[in-house]
Amino acid sequence: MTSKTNGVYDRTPLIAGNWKMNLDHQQAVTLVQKLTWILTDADHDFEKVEVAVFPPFTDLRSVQTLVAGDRLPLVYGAQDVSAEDSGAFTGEVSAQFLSKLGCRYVLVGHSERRTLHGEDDAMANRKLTAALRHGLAPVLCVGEGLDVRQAGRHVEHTVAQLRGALEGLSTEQVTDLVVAYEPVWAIGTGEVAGPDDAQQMCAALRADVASRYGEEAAAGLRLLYGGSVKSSNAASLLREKDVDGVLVGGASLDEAEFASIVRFEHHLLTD
Ligand SMILES: O=C[C@H](O)COP(=O)(O)O
Repeated sequence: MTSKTNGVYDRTPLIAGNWKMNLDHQQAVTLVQKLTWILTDADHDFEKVEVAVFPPFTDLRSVQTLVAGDRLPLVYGAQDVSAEDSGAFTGEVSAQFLSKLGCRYVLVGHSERRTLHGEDDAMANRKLTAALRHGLAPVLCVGEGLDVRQAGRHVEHTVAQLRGALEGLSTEQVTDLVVAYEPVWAIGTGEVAGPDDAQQMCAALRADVASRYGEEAAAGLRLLYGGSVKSSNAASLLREKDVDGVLVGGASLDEAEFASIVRFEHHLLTD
């Protein structure tokens, strides 16, 4: 398989909104409707720049009904998935259920899952495998804490997380993967890694995939940056060669702000 292209970019940029534990199913419907109206009014080309939202589990059925019923051009995913397929796992949600709800993507190993629920790379690996087993596209999240960054070990740390999560995956499974680099110190803090930092890490992750799975897998890999992304800083991040998208938390809860991030090219033109 060759690297993805939509005729404009080597890899289709992905602008992803992780709502975290915000917005109930009614609010979800309102936000998705408004977001689509804004983008459609602005003639946004969803083939050229892909737009995905990650609502809470309880919103997914409503989002599915809306997106399918109105044939909306955006896609959606879940914020987490069980490593198991079915059985006595109270509170867990299986990849099969998410697949049936029309999810394209699922977040795996988000730093809040790692910090709040003790998830490690081995668990990320199991969840990634479960997602792939059921036809979901995992968005693997990696990134270092402030202590690691200050010690200057951020690249080796993040590359090690990537390797741990990809353990046992085939080259085919790695090709087309989405990996989000989210420095933990930049999440919800207003601190943003500079475009140079984002580029340095994304280039290192791509190089590691190239060395282990080949150039083709590395060329298809989409790398996102996440951590206090807003419309005012998205364009400078997305201008970087190895940054193929952004994973947006807080700013994705405001449809106008998120739409403005989706339309980052306008900022590139006017900067
Ligand atoms: O998943 C999104 C990231 O955790 C970033 O969140 P944030 O944009 O609120 O900093």
